[in-house]
Amino acid sequence: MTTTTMQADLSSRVPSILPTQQGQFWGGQWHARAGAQMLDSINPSTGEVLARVQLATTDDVDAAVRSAREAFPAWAATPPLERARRLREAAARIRANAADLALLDAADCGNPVKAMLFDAEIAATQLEFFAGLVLEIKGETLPTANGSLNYTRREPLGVVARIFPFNHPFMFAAGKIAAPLAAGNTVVIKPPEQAPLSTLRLMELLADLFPPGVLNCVVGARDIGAALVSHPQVAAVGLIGSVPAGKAVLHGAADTMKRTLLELGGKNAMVIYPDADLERAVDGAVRGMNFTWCGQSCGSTSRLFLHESVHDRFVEQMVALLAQRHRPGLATHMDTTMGALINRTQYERSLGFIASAREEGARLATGGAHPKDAALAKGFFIEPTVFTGVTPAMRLAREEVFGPVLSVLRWSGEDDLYSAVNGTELGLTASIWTRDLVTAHRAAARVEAGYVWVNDCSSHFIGAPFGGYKQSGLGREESKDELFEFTQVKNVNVSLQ
Ligand SMILES: NC(=O)c1ccc[n+]([C@@H]2O[C@H](COP(=O)([O-])OP(=O)(O)OC[C@H]3O[C@@H](n4cnc5c(N)ncnc54)[C@H](O)[C@@H]3O)[C@@H](O)[C@H]2O)c1
Ligand SMILES: O=S(=O)(O)c1ccc(CO)cc1
Repeated sequence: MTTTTMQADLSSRVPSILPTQQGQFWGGQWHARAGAQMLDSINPSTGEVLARVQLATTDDVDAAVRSAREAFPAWAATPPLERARRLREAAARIRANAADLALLDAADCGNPVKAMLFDAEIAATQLEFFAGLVLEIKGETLPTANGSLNYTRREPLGVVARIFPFNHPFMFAAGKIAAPLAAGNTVVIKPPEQAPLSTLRLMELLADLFPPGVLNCVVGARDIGAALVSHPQVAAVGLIGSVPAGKAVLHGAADTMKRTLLELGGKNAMVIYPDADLERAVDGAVRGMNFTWCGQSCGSTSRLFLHESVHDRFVEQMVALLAQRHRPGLATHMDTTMGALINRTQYERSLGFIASAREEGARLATGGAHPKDAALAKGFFIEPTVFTGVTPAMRLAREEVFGPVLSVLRWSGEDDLYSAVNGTELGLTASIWTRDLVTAHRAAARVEAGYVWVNDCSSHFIGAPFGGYKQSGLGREESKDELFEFTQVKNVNVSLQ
């Protein structure tokens, strides 16, 4: 290794920034159990064990939920601006530790360290955004026939469980506590079993910030998630995850009639019209796939619909740009622009999609294999991959890969285009590229998706409601809607006679 690469690879720093506490966090304290079952957290870039953490039991879940329930009345009664002050302090602590948190996530989830700095910043911004909204948790007065005073109040729900996946572990851990806490709920979070470390570090950073029981954390896989979902004292569940997990949460929440907020998968379309600014659109097609995180993003525009008049030029330019911009590398290296998939299962799943696309007759335009670089041999790396000649019937066009595989489909007429675009049960995001305003608005109205970009892609806008149509989810996040998801409306009528 040359001196320059040694300096740019931060992996030697990782052991010094691992969380030091063991066990689960509830009631303002860590609870380690002798003989607890352990979870190996693997570094996806190397395949090596990064750390071992204790797995929660269902007794831990019960204890965490009970402590959250006990803390609820006092937190709900805490003045809103005081709740906001604490959320802002959480944001400040995150910013002060952003570089270490980004490195920890890079080592644990395989996304490049430089990009993960944005995740810490986004989480801090979300905490501040919801802190700024606490005085919006208000009601209205209504006219009545008899002149009584009729008004509504928005009240918190109680204990909220937040369960999230591995693609942005820290951003979700820190960002998703903001809305429920701002609204006066207490929270139990469950990090992804594949990458729990930055959440544990978050608990260490915030351990003394909230009164005991207000913020709690249990580590585990789907069984622990399911135990939270079915717990009678959990009032609401916010899941970010796959469609099957969303369905399981709906079933699990039914018995106790819990509020559910579901942010699920996507098989999102990008549509290129013949009049699009091709240079910008080519850049957009590469950005939209989120190759930085190996496509592991619910919002990735993984179905690219190219008008036949621009198809060949577009593919040629896109493949060239992709080669320039994204080459898999160690996630802990500062120069890396594309990391590793989270684990062997996801790696093999993506390779399975690549094999099935070839079998079904799609043409491999680039990528399709593990990179040859010997330094990457043991990691879960796959080259950025593009298939052309994909048709709507192929498995690659129908199912979410959650990997670095882009499908290119050719279109000529709008009616067939939108029956293909909308011919999936998912509907999270869509991206439309055209210079014509009328076309743009017509297309935006026609796509069945909850979050639509015109001449843009990938970006999220804090304050703008994010969420899915159809099986991509229920409810909206990143906006006032998310705050209100964790409130219930009470109507009060005061007789003035
Ligand atoms: N819409 C969004 O905002 C968004 C964002 C990121 C990822 N995702 C989706 O997440 C998926 C990728 O992550 P994954 O494969 O790890 O998802 P997953 O659904 O398997 O797991 C996500 C989380 O849910 C938990 N979980 C799984 N089954 C559960 C159950 N039955 N009850 C309770 N908890 C359960 C897991 O332990 C994990 O913490 C993709 O489908 C992706 O599109 C959606
Ligand atoms: O899961 S992702 O679609 O990648 C994603 C990216 C950014 C944000 C910002 O709020 C949320 C989800």
